[in-house]
Amino acid sequence: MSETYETQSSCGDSCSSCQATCSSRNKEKDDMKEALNPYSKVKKVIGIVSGKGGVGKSFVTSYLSVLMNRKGCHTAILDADITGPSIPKAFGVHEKAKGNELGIFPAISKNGIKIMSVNLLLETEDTPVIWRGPVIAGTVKQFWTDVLWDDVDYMFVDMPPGTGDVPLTVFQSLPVDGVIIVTSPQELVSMIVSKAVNMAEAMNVPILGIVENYSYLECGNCGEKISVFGTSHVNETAERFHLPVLGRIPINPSIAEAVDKERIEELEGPWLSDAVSVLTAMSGEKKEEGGKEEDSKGFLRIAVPTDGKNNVFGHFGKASEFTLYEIKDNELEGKVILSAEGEGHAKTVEMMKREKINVVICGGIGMEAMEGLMGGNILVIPGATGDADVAAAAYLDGSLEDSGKAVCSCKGENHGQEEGGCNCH
Ligand SMILES: Nc1ncnc2c1ncn2[C@@H]1O[C@H](COP(=O)(O)OP(=O)(O)OP(=O)(O)O)[C@@H](O)[C@H]1O
Repeated sequence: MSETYETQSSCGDSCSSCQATCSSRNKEKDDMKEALNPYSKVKKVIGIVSGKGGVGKSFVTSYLSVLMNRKGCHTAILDADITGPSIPKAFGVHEKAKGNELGIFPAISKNGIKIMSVNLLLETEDTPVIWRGPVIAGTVKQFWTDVLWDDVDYMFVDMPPGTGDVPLTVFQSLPVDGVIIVTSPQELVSMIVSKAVNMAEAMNVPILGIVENYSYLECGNCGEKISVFGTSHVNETAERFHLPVLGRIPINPSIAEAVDKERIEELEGPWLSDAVSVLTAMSGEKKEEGGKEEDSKGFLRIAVPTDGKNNVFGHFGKASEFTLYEIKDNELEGKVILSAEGEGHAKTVEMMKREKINVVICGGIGMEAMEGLMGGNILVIPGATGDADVAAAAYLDGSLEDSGKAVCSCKGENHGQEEGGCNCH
């Protein structure tokens, strides 16, 4: 049985807004899961997968951990790519892992990212790993069960490429909360991405989205984007599988240089900001600062966009009214209707801040609105449907769940066209 711990940290509380299919809520499917080391706490496990090797999966794993670390989250990397471990070098980590009777200590990067990789256990870094599949799979399990990870908000797992025995074991043994599929333009025209998608679906693991690496090359002189591998098919592929595109990374010498010079923590690039937003939203960041924290008069203020008939309205940014619930000591003290102050999410976000709202319960919501609300310390629980009173009561008794499909990254106007979510998925 898996152990997914809930702890308070600067990065956020994880369960109020996570997906209904999250591993910690799927106990019955967790029979084959390994127990986490009892001295460790891991809130979210994110698998970075690819259909085949060499597409930049390790780079995406490392860089996402760097970006989430910059946001103040405790991040870790479990390098499950046992036969091709490349994570420690990107961070300039070379010392051997040490341990005591309680477990193995992970290496810690300059900025505090915890790393466990087979390279930290081998006699020399160039010792080849010539092990049979079950030994490799056993090593990955031990990275989960025996490593003293301490307190981790996001653990990124660099999965072995492909859909073979080892990735299968990883999916079965670790409580993976979501996967990000890394592809190259060439892969997108083949069956390789479908295989990765089908595997995640077969393992009942939510797919957070697709990252296309080596998307294009930017001319250093004129800025022209050259499609080295032909026209990108990432949008069509994402549409086909109803997944968001979480980033398109160009071929960029600064990436190769940062990795080669072991300075990935110094790399600056905007390529994965949508992935960061999705990860942040997934954990309900800043819940303990916003969320159930009451105002100075002891009131908790919950706003729900409604449709004039007390039902949750599907599109946060287009709602013309909000039902405001004032709660004290978990009891309803007042309920009023607020008229929205014009169209568009920016005005609505400002209104929520001004009204000192602690919690927004809504149907569909765009990524920018979500970020705006979170930036104002407002907890957002998207994916709600039906009667607004019932949704607010469910939030108070802890039974309100995020559908996991309602945060829209399409930046278009479509979110909320379908009940409880966005038709861009
Ligand atoms: N967008 C990019 N631009 C330039 N170099 C890149 C880019 N992405 C990755 N690289 C470099 O390409 C090499 C391979 O990347 P990486 O190790 O991340 O691939 P991988 O998919 O994890 O490979 P494997 O499956 O073999 O482990 C690395 O040296 C990395 O620094």
